[in-house]
Amino acid sequence: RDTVVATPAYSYYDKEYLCAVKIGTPPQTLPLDFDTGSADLWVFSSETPSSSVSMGKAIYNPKNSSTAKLVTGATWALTYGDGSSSSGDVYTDNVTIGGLNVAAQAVESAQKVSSQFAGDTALSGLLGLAFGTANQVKPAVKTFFDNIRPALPLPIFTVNLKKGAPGSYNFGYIDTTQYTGALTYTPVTPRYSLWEFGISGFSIGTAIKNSTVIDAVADTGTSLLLLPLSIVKAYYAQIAGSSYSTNYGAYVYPCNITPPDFNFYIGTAKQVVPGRYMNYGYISNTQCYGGIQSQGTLMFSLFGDIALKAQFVVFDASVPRIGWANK
Ligand SMILES: O[C@H]1CN[C@@H](c2nc(-c3ccc(C(F)(F)F)cc3)no2)C1
Repeated sequence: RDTVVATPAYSYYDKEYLCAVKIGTPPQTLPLDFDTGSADLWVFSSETPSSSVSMGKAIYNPKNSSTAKLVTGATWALTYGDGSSSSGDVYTDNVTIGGLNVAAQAVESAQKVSSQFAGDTALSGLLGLAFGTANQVKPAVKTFFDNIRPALPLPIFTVNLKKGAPGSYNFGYIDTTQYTGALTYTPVTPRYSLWEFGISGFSIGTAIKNSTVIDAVADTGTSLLLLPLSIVKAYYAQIAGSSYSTNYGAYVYPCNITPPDFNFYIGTAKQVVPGRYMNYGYISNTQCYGGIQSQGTLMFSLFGDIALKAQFVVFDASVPRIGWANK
């Protein structure tokens, strides 16, 4: 059982949350973006073109690890929701998160990264926490969670992200001090190897609940809360002066207005995303980028950090199921 601190990067608007991961012998510490929406552990390394490695970025160098072993012939390639991508070869090595150690964890070394990753000066890679069937290594390898799961008291991890402050990922146990009220669980259908669940309805501000089942995915690697366009339009209709900016391809609103809460329902339990969490950054000194945006053509809604930072979430692989609580 263990806990690891999740620190928001680009802290004003919490673009991503990074956790320290120790790789190799002696340990090399890299800040990785834990992503429940993918299933690969990949890192910037000594094999990543130096032109893509921003100054001061921590990288993994297998040559400096006595326990590193090349997985002969294994390769990987990934493309993320925003079109960013990376690819490379694979080592096994010792990986420690908090106090949890996996001896021969597959560590995917980046030989190529797209411009978005090259431009991200904070992260040194990603650690996927989706179901192992989503792993993109050929031949497939196990995720950290799949490797550590048998050693955990419970086959779960919990996510307690915070607005503009460090939160935590806990493995194998539930820290009941991290939430208020009750945890409400709902089944997960890993149709796409993702933490996919149904919400029973939503409401905006103090309005009554709209009972409509929405298919959603809990994705710590997505910064925003992406919803069906009809709901997004209804939401911004409540904010005087908000508009869809064709320039940004996003809904923006006057920064001096606190938007309404967005509430979603797990069964009959009301989960609250406070309006004050909706500011995803200033795009001018008067206009702010909304935390709620359209899911576009995606076949599910994406409950990313804007929603997750308001909640305590249990990712339970035993059923599988997902549990939500306000905090
Ligand atoms: O694919 C889905 C799986 N979860 C979502 C996800 N997206 C990223 C990501 C992180 C950082 C960057 C970059 F550094 F800015 F390039 C890009 C994408 N991480 O998880 C989307």
